[in-house]
Amino acid sequence: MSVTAKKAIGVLVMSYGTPESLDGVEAYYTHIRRGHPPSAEQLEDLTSRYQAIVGGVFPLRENTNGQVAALQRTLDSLAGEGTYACYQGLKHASPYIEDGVAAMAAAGITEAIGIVLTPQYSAMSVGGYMKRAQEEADKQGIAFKAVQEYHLHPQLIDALSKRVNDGLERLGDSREDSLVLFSAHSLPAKILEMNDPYADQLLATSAAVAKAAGVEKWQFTWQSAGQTGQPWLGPDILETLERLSAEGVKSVLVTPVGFVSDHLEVLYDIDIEARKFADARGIRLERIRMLNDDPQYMNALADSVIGAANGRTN
Ligand SMILES: CC1=C(CCC(=O)O)c2cc3nc(cc4[nH]c(cc5[nH]c(cc1n2)c(C)c5CCC(=O)O)c(CCC(=O)O)c4C)C(CCC(=O)O)=C3C
Ligand SMILES: [Fe+2]
Repeated sequence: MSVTAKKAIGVLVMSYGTPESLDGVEAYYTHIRRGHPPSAEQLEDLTSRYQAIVGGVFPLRENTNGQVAALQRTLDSLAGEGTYACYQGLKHASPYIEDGVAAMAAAGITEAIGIVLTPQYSAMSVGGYMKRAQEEADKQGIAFKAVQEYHLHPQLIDALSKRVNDGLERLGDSREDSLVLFSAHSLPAKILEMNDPYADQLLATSAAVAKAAGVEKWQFTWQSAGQTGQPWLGPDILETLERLSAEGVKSVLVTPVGFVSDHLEVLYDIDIEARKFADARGIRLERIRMLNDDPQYMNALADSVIGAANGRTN
């Protein structure tokens, strides 16, 4: 190794994580529940949802792997090979966030940027990822900076608006008749008391995508709320579809703006559950194609990482 070789800046690419196999669902669910094992009924419910979408591989694992590899290639081409080195860190599965940071330290990395594979900031989502990454970076002596959000990055908005146009074409409606239903993962309603930017950022992404796609009729709804006994943000997508059906709406394009990958919340909660609910009410439901390793999305991530490395915080 040459003493003059430039040290790479580490990029910790963080995502929710998914089980390795159906046998791993219990351990995964227990981790999400902060060490409390789910009841037999809860485990059966989650396992059966995975069974409905998993054909051997868990789609989120494949897609996160693909996104990390594609981001590495994008950073190589924008900044030159060897400038950035991407590592994966998952919230609820191996390799965990701490494993990713430790792997960087083992490779001699002393400076790192963290970015999460979701565009909007919430203290309960991105904030939680970053706290764990920062703590491990402190332990490992790595100088760490976070990309907090990229919910209005022009490349993200453009990529999503192209998918909205695509989806509207599939629906075959006139632009005036189509209703675009933006959606995102609900959170416990207590975030409203914390002045959390999550809901505002989701609405800002939705409005920017609608504008870029020339869509006038759009609404925002929550989806995938948990069953915790506490109130979660609503209305839920099923309640929204019920109301739209009463209003005579015949077709909707569901556009998840807080998710960037095909996974359970998209392939089950929208494609199976919400679609069945819509079908029963005479509403035709389509969904945009998810971003996965879309080149424009990769550019939005790479540009945000390079910006943070150069001192920009979002
Ligand atoms: C904000 C947010 C995002 C988006 C931002 C981000 O991506 O980070 C997200 C994404 C995801 N959530 C996922 C899966 C699950 N989330 C659960 C539970 C929870 N989610 C929460 C929040 C979020 N979740 C919260 C507050 C809970 C309650 C427990 C807790 O306080 O943490 C449960 C438990 C059972 C259930 O409630 O269904 C599961 C199985 C998967 C992976 C799917 C796959 O494997 O394909 C993904 C991408
Ligand atoms: Fe979740």
